[in-house]
Amino acid sequence: MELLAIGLGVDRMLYREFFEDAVSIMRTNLYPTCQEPNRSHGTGPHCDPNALTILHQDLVGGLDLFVDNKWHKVRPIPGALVINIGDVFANALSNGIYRSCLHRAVVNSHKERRSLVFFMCPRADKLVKPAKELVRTSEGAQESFWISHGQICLNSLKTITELMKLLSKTSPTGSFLLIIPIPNPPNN
Ligand SMILES: O=C(O)CCC(=O)C(=O)O
Ligand SMILES: [Fe+2]
Repeated sequence: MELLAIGLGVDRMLYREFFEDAVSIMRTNLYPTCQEPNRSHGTGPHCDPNALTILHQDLVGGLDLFVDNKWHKVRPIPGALVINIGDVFANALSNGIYRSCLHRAVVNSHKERRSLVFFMCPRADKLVKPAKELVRTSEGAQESFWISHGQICLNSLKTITELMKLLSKTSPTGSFLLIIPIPNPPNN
């Protein structure tokens, strides 16, 4: 957290203190082998909706990042962790200076794969806002917004519910891929 703060030129303790009472989630993912990997998703394309993700993958490989309009493999390196910026950090805390990265996990036909993921999230009632140094006020610049992390989750949930209703009516197969962006900040 201190490195992220240094990179943004804000007080180096800012995020460390902000996340001291974080409510984080640890998840294990198991991707079984699949006879038709090109027609399946392990984890479909998404940006993580939390603040920061720390991911450990085994040596099978399957994590892809979407950069410059192409999917790139994230080659597993023994003992290395993958750190992902999530939407809360990108869109709110860094005021759009950092970007969250579209990624997915693909399956293969010969080896099952495992990953262990730590999702760092602010406490639900915490006000999520950028440091004042990151708020540009000149004309046309991005304005900051204040929103509680709980509200972000509620907004996402409403979006999901609406989308599910819509898609279950329109998808002929009854299956669909869901990509959930964090709502845009209001203008004032
Ligand atoms: O298993 C992976 O490599 C990626 C998992 C992931 O993106 C997630 O759980 O959010
Ligand atoms: Fe993810």
